[in-house]
Amino acid sequence: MTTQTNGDRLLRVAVPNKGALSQAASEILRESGYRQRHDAKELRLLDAENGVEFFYLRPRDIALYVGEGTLDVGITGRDLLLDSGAKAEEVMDLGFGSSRFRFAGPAGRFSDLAELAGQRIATSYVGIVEAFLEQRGIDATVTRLDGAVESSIQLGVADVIADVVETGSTLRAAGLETFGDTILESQAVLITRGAEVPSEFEIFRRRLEGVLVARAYVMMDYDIPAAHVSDAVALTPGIESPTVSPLHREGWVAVRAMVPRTGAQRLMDELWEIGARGILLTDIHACRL
Ligand SMILES: Nc1ncnc2c1ncn2[C@@H]1O[C@H](COP(=O)(O)OP(=O)(O)OP(=O)(O)O)[C@@H](O)[C@H]1O
Ligand SMILES: O=P(O)(O)OC[C@H]1O[C@H](OP(=O)(O)OP(=O)(O)O)[C@H](O)[C@@H]1O
Ligand SMILES: [Mg+2]
Repeated sequence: MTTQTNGDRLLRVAVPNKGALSQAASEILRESGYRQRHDAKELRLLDAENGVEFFYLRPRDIALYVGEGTLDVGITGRDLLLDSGAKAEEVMDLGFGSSRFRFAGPAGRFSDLAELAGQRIATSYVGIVEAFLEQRGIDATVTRLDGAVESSIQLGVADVIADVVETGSTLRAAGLETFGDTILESQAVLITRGAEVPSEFEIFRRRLEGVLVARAYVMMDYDIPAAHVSDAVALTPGIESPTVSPLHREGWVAVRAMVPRTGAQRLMDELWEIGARGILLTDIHACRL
């Protein structure tokens, strides 16, 4: 990735205006210190203080704007990016909007993807499905639908669907079940055009990364007899290295380290077992590593 300096130009960022990714996208931007719209009808918002202009667009269109170079950065789904065929590149996973892209049919009817041959497949993701069929050398008819794809089988326009599955409840309610391997694991991603990324992007990227790390880690503080500090530090190695400070109480030290949020309670139990006391967990709101 090369960077380009354009003086003090605004970074132009595309954000989903509605749908499954919209709220979480605005949330991560707000946590990163950017202004976000208060009215869902606003399609554009200038955050002059931070040098960013936000454009609220349909998630499906975002890769196209970024790929064309009209906008510098976008938040969209990996599945939508691949489906679009746009010349945009993933820069970072954003940790929300997770889904799987699966084929599904009437419960018990299909078991293998080879059975797709000759079937009528309905989907909103024609790009992904056609690429998949071509790669496997399967000949089938693909029909594009805008949404509520699950109804297409019962309504007689398709034999199989290919769609986003999150909890699976929409499929179950329609009497359908997935078959074959998962075609794609998707989540919200940050995208750019790859080449010619403006230099202003680096600060934007670092801010979002700081929020993701702050969400995934907590700060752990504890006191421990100096004799056990190496065992304790092996349990809480931190990201760079833990801070070990002397305590007024002789023979004891204080340790401070970032630890993954998941498993932090178990870690507290283990530290207690080896003699740590005064073990505290605190949230991190933002960071730069
Ligand atoms: N439960 C979910 N339903 C739909 N999309 C989801 C879900 N969970 C995550 N996603 C992701 O959200 C993106 C699709 O967004 P969205 O649902 O807004 O698009 P759409 O279905 O084309 O629009 P809309 O439903 O508003 O007509 C995809 O990247 C998809 O993987
Ligand atoms: O596995 P689940 O948790 O049930 O979620 C997946 C469903 O949600 C989405 O539909 P959406 O609500 O976006 O409606 P749409 O089909 O009209 O886009 C997607 O297209 C599936 O239908
Ligand atoms: Mg949808």
